[in-house]
Amino acid sequence: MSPSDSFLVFDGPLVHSLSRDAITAVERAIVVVENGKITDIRESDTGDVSFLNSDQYKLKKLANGQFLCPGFVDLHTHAPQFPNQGLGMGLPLLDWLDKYTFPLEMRYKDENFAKKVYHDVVKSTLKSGTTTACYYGTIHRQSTTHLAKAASQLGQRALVGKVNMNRNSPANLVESTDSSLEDTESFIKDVKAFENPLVEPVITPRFAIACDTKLLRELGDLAAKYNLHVQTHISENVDEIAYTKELFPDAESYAQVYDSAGLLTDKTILGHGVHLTDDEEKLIAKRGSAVAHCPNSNTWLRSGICDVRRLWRNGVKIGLGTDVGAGSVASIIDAMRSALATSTNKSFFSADYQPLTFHEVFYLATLGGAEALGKEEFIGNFEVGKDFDALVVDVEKSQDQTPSTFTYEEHSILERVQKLIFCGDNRNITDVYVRGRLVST
Ligand SMILES: O=c1[nH]c(=O)c2nc[nH]c2[nH]1
Ligand SMILES: [Zn+2]
Repeated sequence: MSPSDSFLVFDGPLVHSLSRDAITAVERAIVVVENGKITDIRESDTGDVSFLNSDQYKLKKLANGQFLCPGFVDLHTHAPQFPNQGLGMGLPLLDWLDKYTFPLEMRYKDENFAKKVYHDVVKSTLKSGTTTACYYGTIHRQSTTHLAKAASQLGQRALVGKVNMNRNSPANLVESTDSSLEDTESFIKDVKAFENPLVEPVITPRFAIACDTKLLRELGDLAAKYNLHVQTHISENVDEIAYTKELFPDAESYAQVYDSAGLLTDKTILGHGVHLTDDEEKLIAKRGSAVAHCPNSNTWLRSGICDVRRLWRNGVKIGLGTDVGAGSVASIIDAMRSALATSTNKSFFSADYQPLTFHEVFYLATLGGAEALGKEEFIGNFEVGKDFDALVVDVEKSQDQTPSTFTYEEHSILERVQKLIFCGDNRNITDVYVRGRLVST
């Protein structure tokens, strides 16, 4: 029998979060992966693998300077908007949607266009180290099924949502309530028919402005019926909040609009949450819902600075989102860096505000994202029994020289992590594994 891809043994340094406050680094570890799952991890000075009762494994010895890192979780991104990356930055949300986003999203009526873009999107997010992605599609059922198919075929762990919009949207991008619901249920069945446990449908009302009360309620029912995750936007921009209040005059708050519809559950991911009140954050925490912090997008659409520490104080689970195309970069490395930059900028204006640390943003990018999705039993760090969703990171000898590879002397593992976060990019990601399968090199 030849060594098998279903039995891998990694020998090298690793980093991961066991808690929010500190990255744990292991100088040299042996990680055993069988059928996609971690079955053993031990520290080792010598790389001795004689404890294995077989020689049918493939040994992956990391090169000098490389380290293993858990795969990144992108809690919020819009696959159809990738062709618009970098466009319209500086416009406020509602103008940006009208001018750039809605016209592009209309094009996804064309399945062939969708197929092409979505294949490239999944390739690109995998190359960026995103092993788990929460994707918004468009209102188009078949095209969004192509997105789920691309993730399934290319091996990404993905939550994929057909977007719902039944009002306050342009003529070519609006559905009737009935067709929105019928298409959503068909989409759920289409994705379930793949029988790929890594790819799930997710209920995706765009935001309260684009969905009326009846649609929101029925979507809440569908989420309950199929036990699905929910994703939507909340309190991103002050004009959006004012308009939402006008549309739902009886609701106590924006969060209450979703809560009354049964859409705030322990499987809900709320994008942004920049301007939430304490009461809303407490309600979100009580329901077990999570916030996707999207700092790049919040800067470029000038939405505001999300106070991550306040969300944590109020007990809300948080992870990171790239939010392409309001976010300009589809990389969670960039999201970590943006989270550090925005919280540092915030600290200039409030003396007692402690900026986030690189340890904390690394947690947000990995274990925090996993916890936000309720998937910490399976992913987020390297523990026996979890799936092997992992990156081989190289800040010493990546093929293209990046700022992070200007290393003319030895650096500790935690210094290498800092190089990755503060000046790295996808050129520093050598290999990407999802459940033990090599999905990008
Ligand atoms: O950043 C955002 N991107 C979007 O596409 C969107 N739709 C509603 N609210 C939104 N915010
Ligand atoms: Zn978004």
